[in-house]
Amino acid sequence: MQVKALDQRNASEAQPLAGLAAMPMALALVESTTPRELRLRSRQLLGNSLGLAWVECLYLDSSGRWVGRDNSEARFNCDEFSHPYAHAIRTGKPVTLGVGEARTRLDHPGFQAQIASLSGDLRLHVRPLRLQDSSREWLGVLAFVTEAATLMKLMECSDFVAFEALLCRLWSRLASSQGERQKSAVLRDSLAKLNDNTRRQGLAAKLASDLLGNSIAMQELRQQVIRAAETNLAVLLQGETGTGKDLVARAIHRFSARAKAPFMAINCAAIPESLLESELFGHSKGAFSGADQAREGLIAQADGGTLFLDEIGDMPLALQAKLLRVLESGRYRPLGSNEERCADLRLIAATHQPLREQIKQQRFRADLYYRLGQFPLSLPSLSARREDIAFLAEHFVADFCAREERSEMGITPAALRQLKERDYPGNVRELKNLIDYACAMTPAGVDIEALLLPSDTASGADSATSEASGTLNKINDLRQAVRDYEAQLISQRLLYYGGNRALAAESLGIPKRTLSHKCQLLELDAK
Ligand SMILES: Nc1ncnc2c1ncn2[C@@H]1O[C@H](COP(=O)(O)OP(=O)(O)OP(=O)(O)O)[C@@H](O)[C@H]1O
Repeated sequence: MQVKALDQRNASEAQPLAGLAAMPMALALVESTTPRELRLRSRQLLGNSLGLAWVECLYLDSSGRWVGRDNSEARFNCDEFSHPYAHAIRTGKPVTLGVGEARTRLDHPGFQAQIASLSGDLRLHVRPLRLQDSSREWLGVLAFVTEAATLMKLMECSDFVAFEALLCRLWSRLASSQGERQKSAVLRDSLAKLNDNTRRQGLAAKLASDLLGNSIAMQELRQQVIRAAETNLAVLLQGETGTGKDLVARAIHRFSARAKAPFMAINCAAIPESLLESELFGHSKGAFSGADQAREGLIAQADGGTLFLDEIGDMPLALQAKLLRVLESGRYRPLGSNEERCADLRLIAATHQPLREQIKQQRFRADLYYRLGQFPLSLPSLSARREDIAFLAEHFVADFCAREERSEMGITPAALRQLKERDYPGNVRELKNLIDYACAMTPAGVDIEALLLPSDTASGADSATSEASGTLNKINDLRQAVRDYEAQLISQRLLYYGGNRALAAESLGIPKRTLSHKCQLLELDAK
């Protein structure tokens, strides 16, 4: 479809096979895989074969408010009639005018820049390109500049009409399949996200039977555990004693891809410094006196699985450097060995100490701290989630009964109130021990009484003093206050002596008979 070919139109009608010259162009268009590629090819084909002075194929954006150029930021607002594209799109008809006229009549700076270098004698022709099967929906515009004679011939050329029809048809199809593809990609994406979220929620629900608590803090912690389990990152667990760091470490392993491989744990504070290195790295035969056998360390034993280093803050500095090397290079050397070994493990470390403080005091390596904390997890103290106390207490009571094969027992409202109000420096561990003790002290078939719960002794002298002075300020009935104090003291002493009244009485310096009498008066032995 060259200009020359247009001149030879009549001749080609006499030779029908000459029309086949348009076939390579059609083929080139058909091979486009995106609307953008199709536009670029159309421009190139038209420009080359017709020798046009300038040609553009612009697209109408999905809002229908502007037309844009590929490979350019330029946008032409269709509500401004300062360029010919708006005229073509808004009227749905081709626009033809001289380049010189366009220079004076249309003042859109972007459009003026497009035609700036063209001769004023040439003709500008802009055609709206219609979406297939639609009367008033537009894909964009085809615009070109050529001589008036060429333009006239082109308008009468059936190959050009066929070219435009093919361009519109292919563009419509590609746009709709691209839209479909985009839609299905978005759908696939959101389905995957939905599946992921559902799967994670399912796992978090499973975890809730081990890592108990319905508070927001615990729900968030369970979500984070599942997220951590999905990765291979080193995890640093920070939390007060008894908050469940060990439980969390095991859960991360159990829910991870390494679940079938070993979970090895060591408490760095519980092993003498001299032994810790060989425990971790292993040793060869004769590595030190007494090493009559080569021994695998925990790093080797945890191969493919997880190594849990509890109380990492107590690890000696020299060993910290060696551990860092394992983490950075995946290699280590057992004590007394010349051979390096490969380590394939996920490391989980835990501490109740503020490691940043330790770093300041140069007792912990900053580089190791950052390497360990690829996935930091903070465990909430029990006092930060008091709403979980009743649920935990009831769970531990049921647990005790099942373990000890005792009939079911409950907790009286007064005891529950006491449990909710007291302090737990030992966190969940303290609550669990407290419940175990109270269960053991409560006769079968009876609910746990408030006075059977040991009082809040571990909260420290300072808080005890301030609490005591707070309580003293509230006293407005001396007799009742003395009665309460006496009842508390006796029940505590009874608890201490496992319910043995003789020992409790002796420790308080009163006869056993007097104690029994007081118990009756104070209703301590009602059950
Ligand atoms: N969220 C929880 N749900 C159920 N039990 C818990 C929870 N948190 C802690 N526990 C229980 O409390 C006790 C202490 O937990 P764990 O040993 O995991 O705490 P820790 O933070 O590792 O303590 P430490 O720092 O003293 O080693 C365990 O019996 C554990 O089962």
